[in-house]
Amino acid sequence: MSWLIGLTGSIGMGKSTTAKMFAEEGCAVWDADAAVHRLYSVGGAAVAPMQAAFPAAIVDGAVSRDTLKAEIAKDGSALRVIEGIVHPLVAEDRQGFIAGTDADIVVLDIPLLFEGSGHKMVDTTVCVSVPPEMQRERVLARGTMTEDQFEMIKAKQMPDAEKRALADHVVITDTLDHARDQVREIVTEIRKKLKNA
Ligand SMILES: CC(C)(COP(=O)(O)OP(=O)(O)OC[C@H]1O[C@@H](n2cnc3c(N)ncnc32)[C@H](O)[C@@H]1O)[C@@H](O)C(=O)NCCC(=O)NCCS
Ligand SMILES: Nc1ncnc2c1ncn2[C@@H]1O[C@H](COP(=O)(O)OP(=O)(O)OP(=O)(O)O)[C@@H](O)[C@H]1O
Repeated sequence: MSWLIGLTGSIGMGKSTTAKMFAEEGCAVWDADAAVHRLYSVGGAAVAPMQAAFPAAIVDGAVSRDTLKAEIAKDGSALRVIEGIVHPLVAEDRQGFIAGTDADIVVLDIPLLFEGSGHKMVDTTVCVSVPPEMQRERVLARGTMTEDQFEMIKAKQMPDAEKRALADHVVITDTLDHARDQVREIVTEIRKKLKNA
């Protein structure tokens, strides 16, 4: 059995970048957003149920994220319908990953760790964080979301301060070197525990 870390943080706070750092330390990493990408792609398990709920969202055999965003913009409750389809499939993908790895530490990158029940299934929770102005700058610099879309997603997520209060560790992602140091400390602490267990 691997030691499970749940890695979370609000939109654009640096989850993916920090997850890569855990991978560099030898942890196996599973990424919930990447699982959603697989589920939405041609042949993915979300395509058929999404077609039933939002026929216009299937383009060339895959789920179109732009169409989903337009559906959500039209009717906010669409996101709940999408989540109802996607979340059980994501959970299945995650269980398969955990069962198939023999890494000593598995990092589960889960944006909605504390909003859902994900935190109950992990041994350690880690939240990535930077001040809100830096978060906004980073998200808008990607150019994939309008300011309104960013605010809408942020409003659906638990506020950063609450996540930080719930997490066992907070990783400040202001610079790459600072974040890497904090990741190494967490990994060292867990490996020490595993050695003494
Ligand atoms: C809304 C969608 C179409 C936007 O797609 P897009 O490619 O523009 O953005 P991306 O997927 O990269 O998400 C951007 C940020 O929003 C967060 N986010 C995505 N869905 C949600 C949600 N349901 N609630 C809160 N935050 C969310 C992501 O974790 C990420 O931090 C897409 O995120 C989606 O289909 N979401 C539903 C599935 C879901 O709940 N995923 C969350 C992880 S399981
Ligand atoms: N430690 C860091 N130092 C400097 N820049 C960083 C750091 N971590 C992340 N960033 C930058 O912040 C932006 C967002 O990072 P990343 O994509 O890792 O966030 P995320 O939380 O996975 O995003 P999302 O929730 O939207 O999927 C990127 O431009 C990334 O390069």
